Order: sequence, then C-alpha cells, then structure tokens
Amino acid sequence: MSQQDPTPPDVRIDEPAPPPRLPRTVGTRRVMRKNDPEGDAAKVAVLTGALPWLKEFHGNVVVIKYGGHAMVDDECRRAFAEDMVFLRTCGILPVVVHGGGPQISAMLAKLGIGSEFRGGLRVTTPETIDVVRMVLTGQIGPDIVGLINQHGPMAVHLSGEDGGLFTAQRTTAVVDGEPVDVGLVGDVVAVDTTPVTALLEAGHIPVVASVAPDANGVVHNVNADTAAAALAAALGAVKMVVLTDVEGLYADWPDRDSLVQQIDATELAAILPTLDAGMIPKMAACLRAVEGGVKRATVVDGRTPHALLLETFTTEGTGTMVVPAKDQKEGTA
Ligand SMILES: Nc1ncnc2c1ncn2[C@@H]1O[C@H](COP(=O)(O)OP(=O)(O)O)[C@@H](O)[C@H]1O
Ligand SMILES: CC(=O)N[C@@H](CCC(=O)OP(=O)(O)O)C(=O)O
Repeated sequence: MSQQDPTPPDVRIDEPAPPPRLPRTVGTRRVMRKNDPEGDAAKVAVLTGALPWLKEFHGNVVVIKYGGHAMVDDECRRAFAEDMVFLRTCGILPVVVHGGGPQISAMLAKLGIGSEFRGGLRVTTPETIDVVRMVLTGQIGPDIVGLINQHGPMAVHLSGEDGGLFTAQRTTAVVDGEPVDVGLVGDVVAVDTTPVTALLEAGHIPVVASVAPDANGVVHNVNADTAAAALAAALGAVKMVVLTDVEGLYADWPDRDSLVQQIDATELAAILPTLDAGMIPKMAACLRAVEGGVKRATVVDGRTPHALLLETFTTEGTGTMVVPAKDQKEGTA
C-alpha cells in the first residue's frame, strides 16, 4: 500500500448507507390498491380497444386543426397539449394547424378596427392582415408551443410563409351562391411539405399558422380549416381532426338533436351550399381533405377536454366524421 492511499486497510463500516429512496416513477406503486375487478375490466377494455387504432395510426401523420373557439380555458388548452404529447409518444405524427379567429377579432377591436365575415371568411384589408399575422405568429402559435413544450422540447412553430410551406392565391367567399370579394384572403394552391417533414423526422410536433404569401410574396389571410385540409392532403395524412366549439355538424342547425355522426363526401358536397357561416369553410375543408386522399376528417367539440383522444382511440368516436365517397373508398381499398 502506498503512503498516499488515504484508506486504512482495516477500516470498518458500522452504519451501512441507507438504501436509495425509490424514485416516483411510473410503475412504482406506492399506494395499496383495493380489489376492483369491474373497474379493472373497464380499464383493460379501454386499453385493448385502443389497440387497433394505435396500430392504424402508428407512424402516420394526423393533422389537427385547433380552432380559436376551442381554446376556451386553461384546462382545455392544457388537455390539448397533453393530447398532442400523447399522440407523439404513441408513435403517431401530429401536425397542428391553428386558428385564432376570436383572438384576432379581439385584437382588432382593441385597435379600434371592426371585424366583418362573409361566407365564413374575414374581410381582410392591408391593415387587417398585419394584425392577423401578428396574432397568429406572435401570440397564438407561441402559446401553443409553450403549452406542449412544458412536456419536453417537442413543438416548433412555423407559418405558411416559412420555408415555402404554402403558396396562396387570392380567393373569394361564396354568399348565396355568388362569389364575393373579401380582400387579402387566400386559398392554398401549393404546399411544399419539406419544412414540416424535416421537423417530423427530427421528432418535433410542427405547429402551423395559416398566413401565406402568394406567388408575388404578398401575404394573404388563409382560413385555418382550409390550410389544415391542404396540408393534410399534401402530407398524405391518415386523418384530420378539426377542434371547434360545437359537437359536430348539425343537419338541421341549430337543432341540437340533429348531430350528424357520419357523412360521405358525396352527401356532404350536396349539402355544402346550404350550410351557415362558420361551418362552410370547415366542412369544405373536410371534403377537400378526404377528396385529397385523407381517409377520414372529423369535427369534434374542442371545449370537451380530451375529446380528441376519445375520437382517435375509440370505435364509437365522437363528433361528425367525413369519409370518402363510396366509389372513392372502393377505388382506394
Ligand atoms: N350546421 C351547423 N352545425 C354546427 N355548427 C354550425 C352550423 N352552421 C353554423 N354553425 C356555426 O359554426 C360555428 C363554428 O365555426 P367557427 O366559429 O368558424 O369555429 P372555429 O373558430 O373553431 O373555426 C359554430 O359555433 C356554429 O355557431
Ligand atoms: C380568411 C379567414 O377568415 N381567416 C381566419 C384565420 C384564423 C382562423 O381561421 O381561425 P379559426 O380557426 O379560429 O376560425 C381569420 O382571420 O379569422
């Protein structure tokens, strides 16, 4: 033994070090469970019932349109963020496209500017587009990213202006079957998915705002339902879910007993011209998504926390599901 060795050869350890405390990890049960066979069976049924959906969606893109009216309170917003993390942790690839209509209207009102909608689209002046862009990319988007990232650094925000994601073309609203000018409002005419797929490949959750430049670089206001549908089709998403402030599509609005559970593209195309304001871009977007190859597009009530999980992982689902037309389904089966 060298002189430098500080440990005497006959050292005795009388008091063994206390065992390390068990970490509070998932799977460490610290509370005695009461025997509850019925409750256990119900839990097992929920978990096994989710299996076919987990298999179907695993590795696939699901586009979630998060409407401004669904961002109602902190509980709903937290639940939404948890659902995104849940999907990602299950190996599903969520892509969020967010709106913010009520929040834009509130900011415009603060600035003394009024809001006018025609056929469900905001009449957008050069003054308005600055506010739309500011609220969506400077407020709503970062708020959603912040909520998701409380679970880990997953979410990244981008807008249709970033990396050439969307190209817009000026469009009109349709009122009583007639085209009506709504100013700097665009439809998405081209999608370059590269910035979104790069984020997905890096393990991120892309969160997308729906402002987009036209071919000359002039920024347009794109309805977020429309942007979500264009992105879902371009990404080959397996599913699009639209979170809003109603249970789904009512056949006989506002009769709350007339909720439509499932409708195919042909049936939806037939009733589309009869729909009211906010539902027009929403249902047109669902139609565009399924006609663009997305297997199903569902409108669910975002005011109910975790409605998205219920819709995604249960056979009964919730809300209104739009499916491809019969001939399209047969063609793609
Ligand atoms: N047939 C219908 N079924 C359900 N909602 C309808 C219908 N027609 C009009 N609406 C209205 O559409 C609204 C949803 O659209 P919108 O306000 O644009 O929502 P979001 O901000 O989520 O995009 C509902 O709150 C409802 O008032
Ligand atoms: C052209 C148009 O109407 N754009 C929308 C964009 C935001 C949006 O779509 O928000 P929601 O999903 O919350 O409705 C607007 O300015 O309100």
